[in-house]
Amino acid sequence: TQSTRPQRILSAVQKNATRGDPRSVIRAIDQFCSQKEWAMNVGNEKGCILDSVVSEVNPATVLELGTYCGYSTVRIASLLPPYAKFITLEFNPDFAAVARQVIAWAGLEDKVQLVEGASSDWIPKIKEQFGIKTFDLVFLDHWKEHYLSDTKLMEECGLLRKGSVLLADNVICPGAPDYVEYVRSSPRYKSHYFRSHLEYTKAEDGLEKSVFLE
Ligand SMILES: C[C@H](C[C@H]1O[C@@H](n2cnc3c(N)ncnc32)[C@H](O)[C@@H]1O)NC(=O)c1cc(-c2ccc(F)cc2)cc(O)c1O
Ligand SMILES: [Mg+2]
Repeated sequence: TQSTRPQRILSAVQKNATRGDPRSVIRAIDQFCSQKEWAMNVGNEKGCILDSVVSEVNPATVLELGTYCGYSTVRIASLLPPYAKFITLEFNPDFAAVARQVIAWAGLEDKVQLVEGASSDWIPKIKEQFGIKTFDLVFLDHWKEHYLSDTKLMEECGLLRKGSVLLADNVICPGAPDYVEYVRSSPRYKSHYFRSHLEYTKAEDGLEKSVFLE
């Protein structure tokens, strides 16, 4: 049977990356997606911006919405302090299965909790299920139409505290116009746009960093 693109990404990691070396896993995926097949990983250019925000926040608690193959999961987990708690939510079981293996190849399976299911189902349960009070950092990279509703849900569930940082991928392409309008106009957020490019292309895209002020 035909392999899927995530399975081909996993094969490229297992062939070209060194077990236990997160940077080699990132490099293997970026080389595969630049030279062989485009895929919707955050990529290296936006990935470096992600790295700088993670390092600046130095979060004890992180939530990622939309794991896909685990590329950004590996970037984030490789920068976390040892005590950090990191939850990543993935809706698609096939993508989750690949992501688990990519995260394991990087040797980061003990740093990340990959939870299968929809963000809107899981966000209300996180406090009780994982013993997390609030998130220091949230990386939004799932369905772009859910960025805003899930942000409001996180607010309602008390998962954000004064200073929590939201970092959203794909502000331009595919775009999340209602989310961007909200975080830029709301007095409860201080937002900044990091201009970049859509992964592996010359098209414009960027990340929106929003600090919760409430
Ligand atoms: C949405 C995907 C990323 C993943 O998110 C999971 N997901 C979804 N909804 C939920 C949920 N509610 N809860 C948990 N997980 C969830 C899914 O299964 C994917 O694995 N990302 C994108 O579609 C995406 C697309 C593009 C893109 C850009 C230009 C083009 F011409 C074509 C595509 C670029 C990007 O950088 C993306 O990130
Ligand atoms: Mg994305």
